[in-house]
Amino acid sequence: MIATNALQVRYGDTIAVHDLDLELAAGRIYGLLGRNGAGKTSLLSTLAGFRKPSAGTVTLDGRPVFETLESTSRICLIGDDGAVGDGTDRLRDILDMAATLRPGFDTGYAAHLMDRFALDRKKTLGALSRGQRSAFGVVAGLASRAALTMFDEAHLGMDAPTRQLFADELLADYGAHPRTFLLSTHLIEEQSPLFEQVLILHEGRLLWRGDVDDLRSRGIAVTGPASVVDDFVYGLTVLAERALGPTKQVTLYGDLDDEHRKLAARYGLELGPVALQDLFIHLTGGVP
Ligand SMILES: Nc1ncnc2c1ncn2[C@@H]1O[C@H](COP(=O)(O)OP(=O)(O)OP(=O)(O)O)[C@@H](O)[C@H]1O
Repeated sequence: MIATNALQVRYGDTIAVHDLDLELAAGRIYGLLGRNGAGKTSLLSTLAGFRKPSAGTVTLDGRPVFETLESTSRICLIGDDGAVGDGTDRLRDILDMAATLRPGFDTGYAAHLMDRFALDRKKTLGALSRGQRSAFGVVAGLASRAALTMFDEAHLGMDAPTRQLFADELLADYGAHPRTFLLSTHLIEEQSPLFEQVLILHEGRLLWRGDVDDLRSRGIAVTGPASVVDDFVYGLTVLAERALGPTKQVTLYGDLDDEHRKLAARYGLELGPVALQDLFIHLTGGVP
């Protein structure tokens, strides 16, 4: 439904997004990962029609997005500053405005979310804390019921219970009203259960795309006595190591051959899934 063709986003000499061909299907939840400066915000704002492509195209169901109200009214992007209005605007006025501008906006659902996130409709945007501003962004984004709803680090400043509430509300409403979500995040481990597919953007290019389980299956964690683990992983690609007293866990890249699996069983080593974060760090060039 949303598609880019040879999309380029450029700021002077800086190319933030390079020749990107991307298609996102309707009715799925996508996670957008990438290191600082990878081009996530540039991509999201161009998909939303906030920014004109420097080259290439962005289309929603075959129609251009930029300066096309028919498309942009079906797309909602909540930016990482959580700002969805002027600082002096009251939350209720911002929601009223959103309801008049967005055909699918659900006022009753917005009221429900305001209660769930304990937000006071009479307050101004400028009077909210950082986490409350993000929560209000989530209210506006979810209640928009836009065909394509994008959150750029929606959880910034939110405490853990509020992030959990965000995930719960998103999944519940997605179940009741299927649509496409694209969520950028740096909280890879915590947010990944939400994603049906993950996109990793690196230096403006799509580095990896696939199911979370596929990504996870690109590595394996080996746990056991430190000296045995060290011998076992010799010659293999080690992504990360963690020692817990005499026990060690090593994250390996790639799958193990039968011989290594038999050896692991013989030495009583435990084989398990890897932390996505370790894989992400490896795929995007390691720790600087
Ligand atoms: N307004 C701008 N003017 C000039 N360069 C910009 C501008 N906005 C972004 N860039 C550059 O474009 C590149 C991509 O930035 P972008 O904000 O899209 O990355 P990001 O993946 O969202 O990063 P982060 O995770 O840090 O938020 C960076 O090199 C950045 O310096």
